[in-house]
Amino acid sequence: MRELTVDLGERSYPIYIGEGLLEEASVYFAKHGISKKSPLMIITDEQVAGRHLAALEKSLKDGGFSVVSEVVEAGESSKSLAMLGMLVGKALEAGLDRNSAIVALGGGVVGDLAGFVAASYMRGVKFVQVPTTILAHDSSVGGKVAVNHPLAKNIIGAFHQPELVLYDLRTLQTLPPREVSAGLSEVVKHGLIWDADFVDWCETNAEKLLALDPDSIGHALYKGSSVKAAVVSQDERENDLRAILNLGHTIGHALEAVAGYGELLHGEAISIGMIGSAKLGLRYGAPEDVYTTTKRVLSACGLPVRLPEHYDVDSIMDAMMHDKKFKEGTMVFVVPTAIGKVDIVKDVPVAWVREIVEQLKQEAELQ
Ligand SMILES: O=C(O)C(=O)C[C@@H](O)[C@H](O)[C@H](O)COP(=O)(O)O
Repeated sequence: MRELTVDLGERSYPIYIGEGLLEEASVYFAKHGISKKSPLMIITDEQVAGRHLAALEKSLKDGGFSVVSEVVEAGESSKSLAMLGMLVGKALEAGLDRNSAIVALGGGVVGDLAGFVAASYMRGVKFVQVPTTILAHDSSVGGKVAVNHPLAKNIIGAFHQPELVLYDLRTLQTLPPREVSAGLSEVVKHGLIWDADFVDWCETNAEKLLALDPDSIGHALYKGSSVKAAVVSQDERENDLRAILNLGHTIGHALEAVAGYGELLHGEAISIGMIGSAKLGLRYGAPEDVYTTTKRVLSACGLPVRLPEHYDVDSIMDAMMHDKKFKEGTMVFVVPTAIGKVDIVKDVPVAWVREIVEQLKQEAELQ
């Protein structure tokens, strides 16, 4: 078992990464102060519920916890204010009180949604992340929780840190191939912003990662989570450094919003966004190999590196203006300067961004 700490003073918490942790959940929950006297609510989606809910419920009930579970539709469309209202109603009906905890069992969508329920229910209750996807090594750490608005992704949210992150690697073995690739997008991102050797390792081991080789996946998640924990520990509220975690997300979030959430998986949109950022890097003087390496490693992980043809450039540009990274009338982008290094660039000319989005689309048309 591997263990990491997100170091945030009195709000520090552990990330446990290992095999068979679902079955031992009650031990970890008790160790980290989750109440057995107040009911807790597991929020999961219909796909994850069929595979892993029974094991988590059994461990917790056998350990003396009072458990209610709510199952939402799988996919980004569940990250909505309507769903938040529905879950708050269920929590009230089930008698959750201020000592209760909300538990996210699933990927990024469930983690963000359940986390926002935890942040807002009775002005905030405890929260536990039990990630079941590769992508969630990113979203389960750092306390960003949110739901979407039709005009912009993650625009209604909060910072609400979990008490612990319990990552059972066995849950990953049932992931469909497309989800595996999408998850690797955020793994590669952690290398691109912080650790050139890790990018190299990802490329060399891409086949093993896609085949869910347990050792390779365990290593990738440990390295990715370490980067995430280090960044969040230094800048919890995204005053400066934490913004680097947004590499690829300015274009990526716009693509998700334009597609109506769900057509592109989050990791796929971020992959295309990271190619866009690498193209922007060239304009700010990054060497050509930053772009070519980025493209190679993402392709090796089975990720898209071009914009699907039917996407409308005007709509993408409009969506970018609603993003949190559009500040004081200008665009802010995370721009790679070398492999493993990025800058946060303000005042990026909108015309450059438009040209890059057009190029991403033309490359798809030329295929
Ligand atoms: O944790 C962060 O900070 C990140 O930016 C990680 C991103 O990968 C993640 O998708 C995040 O939810 C995006 O944050 P947002 O503030 O742009 O909504």
